[in-house]
Amino acid sequence: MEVAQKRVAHLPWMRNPLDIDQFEERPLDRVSCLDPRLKEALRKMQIESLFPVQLAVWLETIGPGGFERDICVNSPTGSGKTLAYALPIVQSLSTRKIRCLRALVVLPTRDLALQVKEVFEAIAPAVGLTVGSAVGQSSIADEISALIKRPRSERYSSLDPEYQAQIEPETSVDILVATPGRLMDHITMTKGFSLEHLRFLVVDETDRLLREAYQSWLPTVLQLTSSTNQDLFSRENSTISMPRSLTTIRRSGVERGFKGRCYPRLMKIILSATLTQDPSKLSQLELHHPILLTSGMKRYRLPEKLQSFKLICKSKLKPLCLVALLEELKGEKCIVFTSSVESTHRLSTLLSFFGDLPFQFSEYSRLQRQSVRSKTLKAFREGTIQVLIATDAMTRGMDVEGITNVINYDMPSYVKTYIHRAGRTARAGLSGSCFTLLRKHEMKRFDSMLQKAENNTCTLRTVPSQTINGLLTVYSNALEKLKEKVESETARRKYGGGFKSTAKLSSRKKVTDEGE
Ligand SMILES: Nc1ncnc2c1ncn2[C@@H]1O[C@H](COP(=O)(O)OP(=O)(O)OP(=O)(O)O)[C@@H](O)[C@H]1O
Repeated sequence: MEVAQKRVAHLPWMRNPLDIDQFEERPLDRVSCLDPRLKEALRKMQIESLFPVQLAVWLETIGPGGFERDICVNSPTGSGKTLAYALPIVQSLSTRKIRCLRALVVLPTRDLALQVKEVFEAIAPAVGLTVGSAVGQSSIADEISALIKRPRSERYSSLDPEYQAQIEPETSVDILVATPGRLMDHITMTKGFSLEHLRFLVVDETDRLLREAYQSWLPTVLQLTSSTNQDLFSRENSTISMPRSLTTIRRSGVERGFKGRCYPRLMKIILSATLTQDPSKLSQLELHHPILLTSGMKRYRLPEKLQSFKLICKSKLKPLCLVALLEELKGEKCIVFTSSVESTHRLSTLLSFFGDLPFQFSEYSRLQRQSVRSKTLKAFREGTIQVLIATDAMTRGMDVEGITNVINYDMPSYVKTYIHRAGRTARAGLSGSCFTLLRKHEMKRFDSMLQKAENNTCTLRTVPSQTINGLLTVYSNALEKLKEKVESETARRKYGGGFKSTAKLSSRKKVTDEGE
């Protein structure tokens, strides 16, 4: 039996983490200090108890930990990380009297941000809080009118009307869920958008968000929320060029001092199923006495009830192996991951020429417009589409009820990608299967990649050769039609068609499509 090796983290505070596994699921009635209104809201969501990661974070925030330290969570996909931060934030803000932006949650993609917003929306109104989003789903003007309001005039009725006219608009939501790009748009351009009162910053899918600068959103947010004179001084000498309009000084009243400091500290929660341990990346977050909450001895862990399978097939026969496997899965909800937007488009186009397949499928990648993607995702959630052919845009965080299978049509290049892809199934303690189609030469690399994760057993699986043989004629016709289609898309592009085709993308480098 393999003994799990504990990899020593570089950062001292990461070497003695709090083990999430020591906690057990706890019924809501036994969760100390939980606001009864939130308990009721959770029950409406069919939630009767807190998962271990949720209880662990609760104890470090609302419980004895009292939000004294910044929190870093590394726990498996589907373990309930969203509610782990949403619940303590909402409970902490529930006593606030004045509406202003106090919690900011940043996520790498729009669909993910909207999903997280839904979780907040299910609990925050119960304690009178409002939730907004800055994700670019609607026009910037619509977003501004949903986020920014003029203060109610009766609050200032005793003031001179001339002075009243000068009162700045202010943020009208307590909690904002945002993608970095749109967040920066509001920070730089939206009058009245202020982070002055921010108390909580959540960086979900941290390793993904730290991988790119995204217009320097993180240093900008940290500077705008820093509170000491020292910070103001260093802002002047900063290498980040701040827009002239960004002169907000964090000057909110004393809410909760920290070790003698009169300004409220910005509390940070960072999370991922594959949290980075890279000191240079983590240092960007300027964490305050961080505590690491993690499950398992290895850095990466697959969900307990996930079964992994590998299918060995020749390159040429991969589409047939896929169809045979999908036929065996009999219309169960399934995501098929490819390595790029081009492969996703090509594979779904090819399958569309197979004729009558016993499942409905659709393409999902950033090759499509957001409106098309949202429609596809809705159909997939509702079950009118059972198979989604997707890029890694679907890899992180997406939570779709009833996905029982994930298929890696193209082997992922990194164990992190495997973890996130496989994690679209076997969520919230349910079972699920992850199949990976491999060519012979990929087997060794795949096996050693899986060794990096706990619960990594992978069983060899086959599909009946008579199914494959029975599909050969249809396949060769479909390949012919695919060729014609690619040619026509190339021509359309050449003569100015607006459609983003595979042909257009083929002239560029391969687009792997993770994050926006
Ligand atoms: N206490 C709970 N009881 C029952 N279901 C829960 C509970 N908490 C969360 N869930 C459900 O578990 C699923 C996974 O939760 P969530 O999306 O927060 O996982 P995650 O850890 O963020 O996963 P990922 O790493 O993939 O983003 C969701 O469908 C959510 O509704």
